[in-house]
Amino acid sequence: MGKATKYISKVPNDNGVIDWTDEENTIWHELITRQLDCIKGKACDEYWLGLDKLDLPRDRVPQLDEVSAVLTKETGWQCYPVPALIGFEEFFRLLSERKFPVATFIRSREEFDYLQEPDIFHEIFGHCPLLTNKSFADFTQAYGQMGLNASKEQRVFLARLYWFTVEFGLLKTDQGYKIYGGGILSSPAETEYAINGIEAQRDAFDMLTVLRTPYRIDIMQPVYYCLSELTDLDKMREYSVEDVMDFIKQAQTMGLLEAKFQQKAS
Ligand SMILES: C[C@H](O)[C@H](O)[C@H]1CNc2nc(N)[nH]c(=O)c2N1
Ligand SMILES: N[C@@H](Cc1ccccc1)C(=O)O
Ligand SMILES: [Fe+2]
Repeated sequence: MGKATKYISKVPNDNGVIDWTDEENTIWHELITRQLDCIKGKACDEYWLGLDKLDLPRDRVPQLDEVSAVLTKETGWQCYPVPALIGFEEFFRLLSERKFPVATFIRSREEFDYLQEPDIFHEIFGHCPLLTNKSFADFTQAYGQMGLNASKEQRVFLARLYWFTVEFGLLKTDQGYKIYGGGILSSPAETEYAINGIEAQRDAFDMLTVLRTPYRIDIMQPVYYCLSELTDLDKMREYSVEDVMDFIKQAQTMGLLEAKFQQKAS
């Protein structure tokens, strides 16, 4: 499934505790210290609120149970350890049960600024703060539910909806662009690029356009889609399953939009 990861994920012991090495704890310390500075003025308000609630350790990789304790209290979510990228079936099932997949490895120094796979820093620092926000939490669970009942082909389109919201979503606010996508918030390089990159395109979110936009997972995104505020996710949740499946049918009929990136060297 997916590209073979070169990372070895750590297995939690019987008490759910992962034994991180000093080097891994140091990488977490350097990542969180650096990223807290990078996202100043760039992360959305709701992210900062969630980050405060999580009160993540600065000197070591947090244990999943520590993060789950806060998430459960705030929105009924919990972290669920997975080795790396998982298949759609398990992915959608976990989200539908308010279990967030957390890959149990941390990036190497060589990939400090950007890596192609979700590591524990991406999952916990990137996504978990917003899982304390009701709109984001409810949207993510409803998304999982919808994916669970979707066909293989419909899931490919649904993956783009997740990609351009939960992973790489922006808000266009009176104070400028703000980030809510976890895939940006965990990457020092992409945080800067998404807000200030002159070659990045920042368009208004439109469901049909998003469903037709091809993306690559191994590069910084050429286009981002913007909501006006996080509660726009509540409006999106008002779409019935039929509405979304109808959007997918329209997207299939109209075909994909032109890719804004070079095709991947095979
Ligand atoms: C659907 C989504 O866009 C993506 O393809 C899925 C697949 N598997 C995953 N597996 C993990 N561990 N984390 C993820 O974010 C995803 N995303
Ligand atoms: N590129 C993100 C990790 C990521 C991988 C795949 C999907 C989304 C995010 C980072 O460097 O932190
Ligand atoms: Fe992610």
